[in-house]
Amino acid sequence: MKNVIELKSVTKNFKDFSVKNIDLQVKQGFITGFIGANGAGKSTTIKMMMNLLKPDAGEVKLFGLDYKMYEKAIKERIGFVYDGNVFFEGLNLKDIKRIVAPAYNHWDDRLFYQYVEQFELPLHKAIKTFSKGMQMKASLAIALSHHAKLLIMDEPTAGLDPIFRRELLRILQELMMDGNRTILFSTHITTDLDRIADYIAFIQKGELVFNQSIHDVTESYALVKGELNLLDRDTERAFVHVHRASTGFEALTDNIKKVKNIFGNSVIIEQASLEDIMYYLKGGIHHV
Ligand SMILES: Nc1ncnc2c1ncn2[C@@H]1O[C@H](COP(=O)(O)OP(=O)(O)OP(=O)(O)O)[C@@H](O)[C@H]1O
Repeated sequence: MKNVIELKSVTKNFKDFSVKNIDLQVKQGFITGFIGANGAGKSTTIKMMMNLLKPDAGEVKLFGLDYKMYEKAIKERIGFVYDGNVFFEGLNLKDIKRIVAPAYNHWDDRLFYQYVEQFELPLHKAIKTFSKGMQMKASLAIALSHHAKLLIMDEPTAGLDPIFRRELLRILQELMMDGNRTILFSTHITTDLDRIADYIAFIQKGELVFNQSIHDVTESYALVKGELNLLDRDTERAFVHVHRASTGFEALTDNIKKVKNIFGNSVIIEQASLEDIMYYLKGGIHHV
Protein backbone atom coordinates (compact mmCIF):
# COMPACT_ATOMS: atom_id res chain seq x y z
CA MET A 1 0.00 0.00 0.00
CA LYS A 2 1.42 3.38 -1.02
CA ASN A 3 1.84 6.26 1.39
CA VAL A 4 0.82 9.62 0.03
CA ILE A 5 2.13 11.51 3.05
CA GLU A 6 5.16 10.43 5.03
CA LEU A 7 6.49 12.23 8.06
CA LYS A 8 9.67 10.87 9.61
CA SER A 9 10.74 12.04 13.06
CA VAL A 10 9.24 15.47 12.41
CA THR A 11 9.77 18.02 15.16
CA LYS A 12 8.78 21.66 15.43
CA ASN A 13 9.54 23.74 18.49
CA PHE A 14 7.65 26.86 19.46
CA LYS A 15 8.36 28.79 22.65
CA ASP A 16 5.71 27.03 24.72
CA PHE A 17 4.84 24.03 22.59
CA SER A 18 6.48 21.37 20.45
CA VAL A 19 5.35 18.83 17.92
CA LYS A 20 7.69 16.00 18.77
CA ASN A 21 9.17 13.28 16.65
CA ILE A 22 6.10 12.57 14.54
CA ASP A 23 6.21 9.45 12.36
CA LEU A 24 3.05 9.40 10.30
CA GLN A 25 2.10 7.66 7.08
CA VAL A 26 -1.13 8.48 5.27
CA LYS A 27 -2.24 5.71 2.95
CA GLN A 28 -3.35 6.25 -0.60
CA GLY A 29 -7.02 5.65 -1.37
CA PHE A 30 -8.33 6.12 2.16
CA ILE A 31 -9.75 8.77 4.46
CA THR A 32 -7.56 9.40 7.46
CA GLY A 33 -9.05 11.33 10.36
CA PHE A 34 -6.48 13.40 12.22
CA ILE A 35 -7.82 13.87 15.72
CA GLY A 36 -6.65 15.62 18.83
CA ALA A 37 -7.88 18.13 21.39
CA ASN A 38 -7.61 21.89 20.93
CA GLY A 39 -3.97 22.82 20.82
CA ALA A 40 -2.73 19.23 20.34
CA GLY A 41 -0.72 20.18 17.27
CA LYS A 42 -2.98 19.22 14.35
CA SER A 43 -2.70 22.51 12.46
CA THR A 44 1.03 22.75 13.10
CA THR A 45 1.52 19.26 11.65
CA ILE A 46 -0.71 20.03 8.66
CA LYS A 47 1.19 23.26 7.98
CA MET A 48 4.38 21.20 7.79
CA MET A 49 2.67 18.84 5.34
CA MET A 50 1.78 21.89 3.24
CA ASN A 51 5.27 23.41 3.53
CA LEU A 52 3.75 26.48 5.18
CA LEU A 53 5.98 25.76 8.15
CA LYS A 54 9.43 24.18 8.11
CA PRO A 55 10.19 21.42 10.60
CA ASP A 56 13.17 21.94 12.89
CA ALA A 57 14.06 18.28 12.39
CA GLY A 58 12.83 15.29 10.43
CA GLU A 59 11.60 14.66 6.93
CA VAL A 60 8.33 15.47 5.15
CA LYS A 61 7.50 13.70 1.89
CA LEU A 62 4.36 13.85 -0.21
CA PHE A 63 3.88 11.39 -3.06
CA GLY A 64 7.42 10.23 -2.25
CA LEU A 65 8.79 13.70 -3.11
CA ASP A 66 10.32 16.37 -0.92
CA TYR A 67 9.43 20.04 -1.02
CA LYS A 68 12.99 21.21 -1.58
CA MET A 69 13.05 19.86 -5.13
CA TYR A 70 9.40 19.29 -6.02
CA GLU A 71 7.24 21.97 -4.41
CA LYS A 72 5.26 22.76 -7.57
CA ALA A 73 4.70 19.12 -8.49
CA ILE A 74 3.49 18.36 -4.97
CA LYS A 75 1.18 21.38 -4.70
CA GLU A 76 -0.35 20.53 -8.09
CA ARG A 77 -1.65 17.32 -6.60
CA ILE A 78 -2.99 18.74 -3.32
CA GLY A 79 -6.27 20.45 -2.60
CA PHE A 80 -6.00 22.32 0.70
CA VAL A 81 -9.17 23.22 2.54
CA TYR A 82 -9.18 24.89 5.91
CA ASP A 83 -11.51 26.79 8.17
CA GLY A 84 -11.38 30.44 7.26
CA ASN A 85 -10.16 29.77 3.74
CA VAL A 86 -11.93 32.88 2.59
CA PHE A 87 -9.64 33.87 -0.28
CA PHE A 88 -10.22 37.53 -0.96
CA GLU A 89 -13.40 38.41 0.82
CA GLY A 90 -14.63 41.12 -1.49
CA LEU A 91 -14.36 38.98 -4.62
CA ASN A 92 -16.92 36.61 -6.04
CA LEU A 93 -16.30 33.01 -6.97
CA LYS A 94 -15.84 33.73 -10.66
CA ASP A 95 -13.12 36.30 -9.93
CA ILE A 96 -11.41 33.90 -7.56
CA LYS A 97 -11.45 31.19 -10.17
CA ARG A 98 -9.83 33.58 -12.64
CA ILE A 99 -7.02 34.26 -10.16
CA VAL A 100 -6.48 30.71 -8.94
CA ALA A 101 -6.91 28.69 -12.15
CA PRO A 102 -3.69 29.76 -13.94
CA ALA A 103 -1.64 28.51 -10.99
CA TYR A 104 -2.54 24.91 -11.84
CA ASN A 105 -1.54 22.92 -14.92
CA HIS A 106 -4.51 20.64 -14.54
CA TRP A 107 -7.18 23.22 -13.78
CA ASP A 108 -10.50 22.00 -15.19
CA ASP A 109 -13.11 24.70 -15.83
CA ARG A 110 -15.80 22.15 -16.63
CA LEU A 111 -15.24 20.43 -13.29
CA PHE A 112 -15.28 23.76 -11.48
CA TYR A 113 -18.69 24.68 -12.91
CA GLN A 114 -19.94 21.17 -12.17
CA TYR A 115 -19.07 21.58 -8.47
CA VAL A 116 -20.50 25.12 -8.41
CA GLU A 117 -23.76 23.66 -9.62
CA GLN A 118 -23.66 20.60 -7.36
CA PHE A 119 -22.89 22.73 -4.29
CA GLU A 120 -25.44 25.36 -5.37
CA LEU A 121 -22.93 28.20 -5.12
CA PRO A 122 -23.63 31.66 -6.52
CA LEU A 123 -20.89 32.80 -8.91
CA HIS A 124 -21.49 36.52 -8.73
CA LYS A 125 -21.99 37.18 -5.03
CA ALA A 126 -19.08 38.40 -2.89
CA ILE A 127 -17.58 35.57 -0.84
CA LYS A 128 -17.98 37.64 2.33
CA THR A 129 -21.76 37.29 1.97
CA PHE A 130 -21.49 33.47 1.96
CA SER A 131 -22.48 31.50 5.02
CA LYS A 132 -19.73 29.44 6.68
CA GLY A 133 -21.05 26.30 4.98
CA MET A 134 -21.06 27.96 1.57
CA GLN A 135 -17.52 29.21 2.12
CA MET A 136 -16.42 25.70 2.94
CA LYS A 137 -18.06 24.39 -0.21
CA ALA A 138 -16.48 27.16 -2.30
CA SER A 139 -13.12 26.26 -0.87
CA LEU A 140 -13.75 22.60 -1.66
CA ALA A 141 -14.90 23.37 -5.23
CA ILE A 142 -11.67 25.29 -5.88
CA ALA A 143 -9.56 22.55 -4.28
CA LEU A 144 -11.20 19.85 -6.39
CA SER A 145 -11.12 21.65 -9.71
CA HIS A 146 -7.49 20.93 -10.41
CA HIS A 147 -7.92 17.17 -10.06
CA ALA A 148 -6.20 17.02 -6.67
CA LYS A 149 -5.23 13.50 -5.74
CA LEU A 150 -4.87 14.43 -2.09
CA LEU A 151 -7.24 16.59 -0.08
CA ILE A 152 -5.83 18.00 3.12
CA MET A 153 -8.58 19.51 5.20
CA ASP A 154 -7.94 21.32 8.45
CA GLU A 155 -11.11 21.31 10.55
CA PRO A 156 -13.46 21.47 7.56
CA THR A 157 -16.53 20.82 9.69
CA ALA A 158 -15.73 23.34 12.43
CA GLY A 159 -18.55 25.81 12.84
CA LEU A 160 -20.89 23.99 10.45
CA ASP A 161 -24.34 22.98 11.57
CA PRO A 162 -25.11 19.23 11.84
CA ILE A 163 -27.01 19.09 8.55
CA PHE A 164 -24.30 20.83 6.62
CA ARG A 165 -21.65 18.71 8.33
CA ARG A 166 -23.40 15.58 7.20
CA GLU A 167 -23.74 16.88 3.70
CA LEU A 168 -20.04 17.66 3.56
CA LEU A 169 -19.23 14.16 4.82
CA ARG A 170 -21.44 12.67 2.14
CA ILE A 171 -19.65 14.73 -0.50
CA LEU A 172 -16.29 13.50 0.78
CA GLN A 173 -17.50 9.92 0.66
CA GLU A 174 -18.63 10.38 -2.93
CA LEU A 175 -15.24 11.83 -3.81
CA MET A 176 -13.60 8.63 -2.65
CA MET A 177 -15.55 6.52 -5.15
CA ASP A 178 -13.00 6.96 -7.91
CA GLY A 179 -10.61 4.91 -5.83
CA ASN A 180 -7.29 6.74 -6.04
CA ARG A 181 -8.06 9.82 -4.01
CA THR A 182 -6.78 10.33 -0.48
CA ILE A 183 -8.18 12.58 2.22
CA LEU A 184 -6.58 13.74 5.45
CA PHE A 185 -9.15 15.41 7.59
CA SER A 186 -8.39 17.03 10.93
CA THR A 187 -11.13 17.51 13.47
CA HIS A 188 -11.95 17.41 17.11
CA ILE A 189 -15.54 16.41 16.30
CA THR A 190 -14.83 12.70 16.38
CA THR A 191 -18.38 11.62 15.58
CA ASP A 192 -17.77 12.88 12.03
CA LEU A 193 -15.10 10.25 11.64
CA ASP A 194 -17.15 7.33 12.91
CA ARG A 195 -19.07 7.83 9.69
CA ILE A 196 -16.33 8.14 7.11
CA ALA A 197 -12.76 7.52 8.28
CA ASP A 198 -10.75 4.43 7.37
CA TYR A 199 -7.75 5.35 9.52
CA ILE A 200 -7.41 7.44 12.64
CA ALA A 201 -4.26 9.31 13.56
CA PHE A 202 -4.41 10.65 17.10
CA ILE A 203 -2.14 13.45 18.26
CA GLN A 204 -1.84 14.44 21.87
CA LYS A 205 0.27 17.26 23.28
CA GLY A 206 2.38 17.28 20.14
CA GLU A 207 2.97 13.53 20.07
CA LEU A 208 1.37 10.92 17.86
CA VAL A 209 -0.39 8.38 20.06
CA PHE A 210 -1.50 6.06 17.27
CA ASN A 211 -2.25 5.80 13.56
CA GLN A 212 -4.46 2.76 13.04
CA SER A 213 -7.37 1.56 10.98
CA ILE A 214 -10.64 2.56 12.63
CA HIS A 215 -11.39 -1.14 12.92
CA ASP A 216 -8.18 -1.74 14.90
CA VAL A 217 -8.88 1.27 17.12
CA THR A 218 -12.31 0.00 18.08
CA GLU A 219 -10.92 -3.51 18.58
CA SER A 220 -8.01 -2.31 20.73
CA TYR A 221 -9.85 -0.11 23.18
CA ALA A 222 -12.88 -0.70 25.36
CA LEU A 223 -14.78 1.01 28.15
CA VAL A 224 -15.06 -1.01 31.32
CA LYS A 225 -17.63 -0.34 34.04
CA GLY A 226 -17.80 -1.96 37.44
CA GLU A 227 -17.97 -1.62 41.18
CA LEU A 228 -15.29 0.26 43.07
CA ASN A 229 -14.39 -2.70 45.28
CA LEU A 230 -12.97 -4.47 42.20
CA LEU A 231 -10.16 -1.95 41.95
CA ASP A 232 -6.81 -2.32 43.62
CA ARG A 233 -3.25 -1.56 42.63
CA ASP A 234 -2.93 -4.79 40.65
CA THR A 235 -6.28 -4.88 38.86
CA GLU A 236 -5.99 -1.22 37.88
CA ARG A 237 -2.99 -2.07 35.73
CA ALA A 238 -5.38 -3.34 33.09
CA PHE A 239 -6.47 0.25 32.41
CA VAL A 240 -4.96 3.31 30.82
CA HIS A 241 -7.24 5.57 32.80
CA VAL A 242 -9.79 5.06 35.56
CA HIS A 243 -12.57 7.42 36.52
CA ARG A 244 -14.12 6.83 39.94
CA ALA A 245 -17.60 7.92 40.93
CA SER A 246 -19.69 7.09 43.97
CA THR A 247 -21.72 4.67 41.86
CA GLY A 248 -18.74 2.75 40.50
CA PHE A 249 -15.84 3.15 38.11
CA GLU A 250 -15.53 3.66 34.38
CA ALA A 251 -12.17 2.97 32.78
CA LEU A 252 -10.51 2.77 29.40
CA THR A 253 -8.45 -0.29 28.58
CA ASP A 254 -6.15 -1.07 25.66
CA ASN A 255 -5.95 -4.70 26.78
CA ILE A 256 -9.41 -6.22 26.62
CA LYS A 257 -8.08 -9.76 27.07
CA LYS A 258 -6.39 -8.84 30.32
CA VAL A 259 -9.59 -7.21 31.60
CA LYS A 260 -11.55 -10.37 30.82
CA ASN A 261 -8.93 -12.50 32.58
CA ILE A 262 -8.90 -10.36 35.69
CA PHE A 263 -12.54 -9.43 36.05
CA GLY A 264 -14.46 -12.14 34.20
CA ASN A 265 -18.16 -11.35 34.21
CA SER A 266 -18.04 -8.94 37.11
CA VAL A 267 -17.57 -5.89 34.85
CA ILE A 268 -19.40 -4.54 31.82
CA ILE A 269 -17.24 -4.14 28.73
CA GLU A 270 -18.49 -1.73 26.06
CA GLN A 271 -17.12 -0.46 22.81
CA ALA A 272 -15.22 2.80 23.30
CA SER A 273 -16.06 5.66 20.94
CA LEU A 274 -13.30 7.84 19.53
CA GLU A 275 -14.51 10.52 21.91
CA ASP A 276 -14.13 8.17 24.89
CA ILE A 277 -10.62 7.30 23.75
CA MET A 278 -9.65 10.95 23.26
CA TYR A 279 -11.13 11.90 26.61
CA TYR A 280 -9.49 9.17 28.65
CA LEU A 281 -6.14 9.50 26.92
CA LYS A 282 -5.99 13.23 27.47
CA GLY A 283 -3.33 12.77 30.11
CA GLY A 284 -1.31 10.54 27.75
CA ILE A 285 -0.90 6.77 27.70
CA HIS A 286 0.51 5.38 30.91
CA HIS A 287 -0.90 2.38 32.65
CA VAL A 288 -2.34 3.17 36.06
N1 LIG B 1 3.51 30.30 15.14
C1 LIG B 1 3.39 29.88 16.39
N2 LIG B 1 4.16 30.38 17.36
C2 LIG B 1 4.06 29.94 18.65
N3 LIG B 1 3.19 28.99 19.06
C3 LIG B 1 2.38 28.46 18.13
C4 LIG B 1 2.43 28.86 16.74
N4 LIG B 1 1.53 28.14 16.06
C5 LIG B 1 0.92 27.34 16.96
N5 LIG B 1 1.44 27.52 18.19
C6 LIG B 1 1.03 26.81 19.42
O1 LIG B 1 1.09 25.44 19.17
C7 LIG B 1 0.05 24.76 19.88
C8 LIG B 1 -0.67 23.83 18.93
O2 LIG B 1 -1.43 24.58 18.02
P1 LIG B 1 -2.16 23.91 16.78
O3 LIG B 1 -2.86 25.04 16.08
O4 LIG B 1 -1.21 23.10 16.01
O5 LIG B 1 -3.21 22.96 17.50
P2 LIG B 1 -4.50 22.24 16.93
O6 LIG B 1 -4.41 20.80 17.37
O7 LIG B 1 -4.66 22.51 15.49
O8 LIG B 1 -5.64 22.94 17.78
P3 LIG B 1 -7.14 23.43 17.42
O9 LIG B 1 -7.99 22.21 17.35
O10 LIG B 1 -7.48 24.29 18.60
O11 LIG B 1 -7.06 24.20 16.13
C9 LIG B 1 -0.81 25.82 20.51
O12 LIG B 1 -0.47 25.90 21.88
C10 LIG B 1 -0.41 27.08 19.78
O13 LIG B 1 -0.52 28.20 20.62
